[in-house]
Amino acid sequence: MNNSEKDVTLLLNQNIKDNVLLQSNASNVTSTPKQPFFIGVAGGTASGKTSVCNKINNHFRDQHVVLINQDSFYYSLNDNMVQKVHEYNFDHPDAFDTELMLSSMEKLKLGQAVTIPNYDFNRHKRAEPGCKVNPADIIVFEGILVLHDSRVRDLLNMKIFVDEDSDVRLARRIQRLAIERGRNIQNVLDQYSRFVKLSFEEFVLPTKKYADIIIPGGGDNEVAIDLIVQNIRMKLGQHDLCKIYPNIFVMLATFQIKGMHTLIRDVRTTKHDFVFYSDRLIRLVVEHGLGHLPFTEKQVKTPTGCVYPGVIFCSRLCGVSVIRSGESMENALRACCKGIKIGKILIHGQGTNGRQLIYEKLPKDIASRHVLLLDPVLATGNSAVKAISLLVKKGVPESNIIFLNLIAAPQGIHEVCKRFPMMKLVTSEIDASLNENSRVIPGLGEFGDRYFATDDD
Ligand SMILES: O=P(O)(O)OC[C@H]1O[C@H](OP(=O)(O)OP(=O)(O)O)[C@H](O)[C@@H]1O
Ligand SMILES: O=c1cc[nH]c(=O)[nH]1
Repeated sequence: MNNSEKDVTLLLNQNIKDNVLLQSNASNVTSTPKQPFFIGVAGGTASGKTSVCNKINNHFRDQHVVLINQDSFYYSLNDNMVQKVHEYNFDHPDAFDTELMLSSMEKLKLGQAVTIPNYDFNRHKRAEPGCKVNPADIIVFEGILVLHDSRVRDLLNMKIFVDEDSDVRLARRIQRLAIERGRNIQNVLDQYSRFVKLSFEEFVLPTKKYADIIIPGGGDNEVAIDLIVQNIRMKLGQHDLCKIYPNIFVMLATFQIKGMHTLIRDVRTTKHDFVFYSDRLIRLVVEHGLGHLPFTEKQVKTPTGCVYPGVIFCSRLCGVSVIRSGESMENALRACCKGIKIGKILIHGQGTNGRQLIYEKLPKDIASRHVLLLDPVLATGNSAVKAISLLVKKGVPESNIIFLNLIAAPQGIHEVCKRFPMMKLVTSEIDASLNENSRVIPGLGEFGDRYFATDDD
């Protein structure tokens, strides 16, 4: 195959360039990187693989997506081979440096950046420099033989085979190469019958059986694309702890949310900005948490005389803030729930076992209300356990408690979610761990001191 017909499709998503730059500037990142979701998209020549990848990419504008084309891993041809390029089978598995692709995938899985070859389709050789790729939320590997090697398959979270009638594929190939790119039509047909068709039957088609999803009709199959996108969204939203505890709800990490986290976690952020961006994030957490309240159906008549089939949420609510940091969440709750009663709990003490309940002021009828417990940081879980235990002691059914929180450490999640499996924990991010002083890492420091400007600086 004359490779000049192919586009270099590595890194189609503009977002990734930013990702590369941002991450290469970051140092001393202590959190365990989240594993990227790997998708393999295989199928014969001109089957519609690229349009499937682009459609998936378009649905995830709010996530880091990288598209990597298997063609980037073509071996360079030596000068002798270049002379006889028409004799070369670019559709054979041996044409690809699968070992390099595999090691790149393994590094990306471990959260490491890699350099992908920059294959020059005119010279049939790798060009320098290569292309740096950082781990992303979703990495799509596209290529005719992406499902061929079992080791590559084992690394893929989702395997897709794009299926298209062979006459349609040949017609598209002629259109693409001979009509659009001016190649000699006889050469296109010779190459097709000599290499492309045979390799498809011998190597590409047999990989269809490994696919989780077979898409007939390629990128035009909107139903299939929608189902794939829904499945990926569900998987992406799931931290490993969510698989253990069904009572954790982590907000989907859109760029907006990541941007707010970036600001409030940055040690250089001013007090004013810390409050501004914490407030924005808190408002989102509160809105998200309210979505977990029970509702009943309600039909209303609109000014056009039509009936709107809607819902109304349970109105017997109250908030309970854990003094002091939890008080930062009260305004957002008041803004969302007009006239809501808010109780307070003060828990004091340091470390793992010194937390004591000092003060409480709760609505008298709290036992008959749904309670939104407010505390932006869940670290060891000692404060939360004290607060939830008090609510339960006051007669609040555990299932009526929704704990709203900005960042949660795994240690606190285990402590709270194991002990109170019916309570719901809504958080915007799960952090990596705790340090020796029981501070969340990477964390955001002392939330209360930064929010209420009581730190030393
Ligand atoms: O999970 P834990 O290990 O119990 O830690 C979490 C607690 O720490 C923070 O409060 P802090 O004690 O810093 O007090 P403050 O809100 O008055 O600043 C936070 O608001 C929680 O209440
Ligand atoms: O890291 C932590 C832990 C507890 N409370 C905070 O405000 N930050």
